[in-house]
Amino acid sequence: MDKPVFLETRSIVKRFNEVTAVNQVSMKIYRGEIRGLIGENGSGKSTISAMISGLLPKTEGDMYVEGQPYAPKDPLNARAKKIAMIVQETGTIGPLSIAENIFLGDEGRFARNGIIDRKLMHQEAKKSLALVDFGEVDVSQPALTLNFEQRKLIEIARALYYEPELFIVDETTTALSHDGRLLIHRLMRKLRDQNKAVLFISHDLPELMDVCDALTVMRDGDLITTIDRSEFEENFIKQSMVGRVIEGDYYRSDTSASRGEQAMIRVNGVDTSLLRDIHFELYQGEILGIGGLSGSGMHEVGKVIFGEIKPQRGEVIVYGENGDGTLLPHKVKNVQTAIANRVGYVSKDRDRETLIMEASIKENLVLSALGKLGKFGLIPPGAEKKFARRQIGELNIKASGMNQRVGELSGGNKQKVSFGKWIGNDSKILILDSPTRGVDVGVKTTMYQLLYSLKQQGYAILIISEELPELIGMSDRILVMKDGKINKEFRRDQNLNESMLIDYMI
Ligand SMILES: Nc1ncnc2c1ncn2[C@@H]1O[C@H](COP(=O)(O)OP(=O)(O)OP(=O)(O)O)[C@@H](O)[C@H]1O
Repeated sequence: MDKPVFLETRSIVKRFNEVTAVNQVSMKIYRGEIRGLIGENGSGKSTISAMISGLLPKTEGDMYVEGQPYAPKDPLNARAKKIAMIVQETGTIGPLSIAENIFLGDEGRFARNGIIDRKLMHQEAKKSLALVDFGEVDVSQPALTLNFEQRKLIEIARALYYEPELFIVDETTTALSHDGRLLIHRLMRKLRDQNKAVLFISHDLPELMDVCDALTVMRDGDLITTIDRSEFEENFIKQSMVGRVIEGDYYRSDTSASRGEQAMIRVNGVDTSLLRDIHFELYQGEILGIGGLSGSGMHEVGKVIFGEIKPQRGEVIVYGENGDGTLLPHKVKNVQTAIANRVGYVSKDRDRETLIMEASIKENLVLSALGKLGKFGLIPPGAEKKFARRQIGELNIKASGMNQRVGELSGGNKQKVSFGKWIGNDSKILILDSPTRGVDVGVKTTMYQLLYSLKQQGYAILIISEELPELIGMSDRILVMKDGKINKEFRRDQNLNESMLIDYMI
């Protein structure tokens, strides 16, 4: 390749105590290319990018930017070398204003005689938001008033404002709606065409193959190979990732809808600030999918069922088991009533809502299963460990052990913990918002198989997802939402395809 090298790593290593997350990786990232980075959960992708972007110090090895030694102490240092990264989890600080978030750590640029010129800061914030087509917004309002996707856009705007020469996108597109993804693709291509370098981490192989000029494959901390666009071949890339041939079907293979007679959830005429007159039932043994664009309200539906958002009108009824095995209706008043009636909820924003980062994998897994493990308030010794060990094995959670802090896990492995937390306890109703976000192909297959077997055991499962193939592949019925309402209902046996759904989303 005759393009100039922008960044080079030579035998770079990162160890966390006994775990070698990145092992002797030497790679070159060129100007004028979008380089993809792919590998199973925990293969070291985020760790490499964290070293390049100054978030983590390296253990061994060297890095060079345009041939000069490069050892960033922190992200501001990396930014001074024109390297910026946007990460998988949200990197905005809720109580700070949008403008303050954009210029975090660099407010000094607006200081006039020791006082921050807010007007100028707000003007520049608007300029930066225009780079990501944000639309009209009051930049003095706190970031916590924004939704997940908008907060992601703030981070992207922040990175682009400083005109990076190397732009690193770590597993961000899976958190975005269809439009948000296309926007990032456009931004990456624009930077590439301006002869800048882009490093793009994703689990979405078709997306990587579409956008990238070359793909570097990681496995267990090792760089396995770098494949040029002209040699992209899906099966070969998958094989290099997992080190074996991947076979078998991804989704369930039956084409007819099925479910039990008993409704487990009834949503009766719910209105919230976003939702309008939502009515539906979720039945025993049913997988119900909800799809829509961001802003359609689909994520809010999950929160209402789980009791996190109180409807302004209408109610959610859940059928919880009475001591003798019969089912009785209960109104969901808050999260406690939802959990007491065996509703489990995997949130899209797992760091904020689902997991305790400071607690261990075992503690997180066991938390919602305490009722199941304990008898008369006592938990037999060993039961917690046994339970945690089983979940870790079943979901193939990559960690140094069950006592490792969840905050230290790779993104996909965090998602496995939040999934494992609910399926392992007695929840018979699962509300899963974007359940496979950031999860690699191997685990996706396991999760889909698991969901299908839970359905067959009579679990009632609601999947809220931006991924249409996932909805079509797994659901008995699909509700398509638009502007806070249910716009259309489809059944599995209607021979569904993506464009049929999209027609009712836009
Ligand atoms: N702060 C930390 N302390 C201990 N171990 C860590 C820490 N950060 C990462 N690891 C470990 O390093 C390994 C590589 O993690 P990394 O986040 O780089 O993986 P990844 O390829 O980005 O995964 P994913 O696709 O799930 O995001 C994992 O085994 C992870 O548990």
